[in-house]
Amino acid sequence: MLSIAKTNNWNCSNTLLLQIFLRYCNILFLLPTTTIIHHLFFIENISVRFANYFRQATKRTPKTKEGSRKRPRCIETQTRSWRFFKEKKKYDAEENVKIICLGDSAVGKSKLMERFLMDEYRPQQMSTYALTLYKHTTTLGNKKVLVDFWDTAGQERFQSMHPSYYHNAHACIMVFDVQRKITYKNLSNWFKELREYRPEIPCCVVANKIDADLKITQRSFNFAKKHGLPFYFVSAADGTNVVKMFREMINRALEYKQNPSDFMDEVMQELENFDLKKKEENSDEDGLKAEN
Ligand SMILES: Nc1nc2c(ncn2[C@@H]2O[C@H](COP(=O)(O)OP(=O)(O)OP(=O)(O)O)[C@@H](O)[C@H]2O)c(=O)[nH]1
Repeated sequence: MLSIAKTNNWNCSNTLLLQIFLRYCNILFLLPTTTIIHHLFFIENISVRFANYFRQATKRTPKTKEGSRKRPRCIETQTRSWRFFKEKKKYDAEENVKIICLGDSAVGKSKLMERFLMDEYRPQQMSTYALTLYKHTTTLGNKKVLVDFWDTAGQERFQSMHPSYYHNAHACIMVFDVQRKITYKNLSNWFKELREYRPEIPCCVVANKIDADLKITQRSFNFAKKHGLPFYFVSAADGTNVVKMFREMINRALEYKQNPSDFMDEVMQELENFDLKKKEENSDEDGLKAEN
């Protein structure tokens, strides 16, 4: 291995990559299918970055006219963090988090987002048939944060979501309708699926439509207590607790992103910081060149 490294760096990095990949595949055989899909996203993301990293490290740097060595440019692929980086720049944000919403159909997920983002509520509307992604910028402390709110594509009717919905989420809002008992019962299925893909991210339980029956707020719902989750009584119709709940979840999502407790998230965060540093260095250099 060492001799290969001396003679050919590129081959060495390829062999190393292959070894890591094969070890990873060995582990994959022991996991349930749902976790495997999640891991495949991880492999795709991480392999592209490793390849870019090694390519950049081993590439001979061409000389400029002045004779100095030009910094090699990394061949960028449309990975998630690159998109995050571009969006962060576009929205002039320092951080980017993803928050997903779970719950049965018609519990009011879209209406809650509508209320928070536009302070608006239109009672009659078609069910969500396409995936809706809302972009929202906010300031926490003195940091500008870009929040991606993901709303379902009506897929929840099948009592399950596509793995990509959970991918890289930093927090989850689980909603049920206080007028429909079954939506409360189904929370346990949603929670189980969430934990299969995102074992550690912050999550909360939201009891929506309390405007229809205010007495319901005197009842206790044990699901949240049982799993140690924050619980909110809300109403998208009159706005009760909506802003409070969303603000707290954005805070928790950001906290989680900065201090992830899941190993894979830690790696992703490291890689994102690495990408970010590199791009900042590059833009500094470009700035200096332009000044000269
Ligand atoms: N009374 C009352 N009705 C609400 C409230 N929030 C939502 N609704 C009604 O519940 C219905 C479903 O709301 P949506 O926001 O579309 O529910 P959803 O969970 O996004 O449903 P899908 O689009 O199928 O995923 C709509 O007719 C809303 O008007 C609320 O706070 N109070």
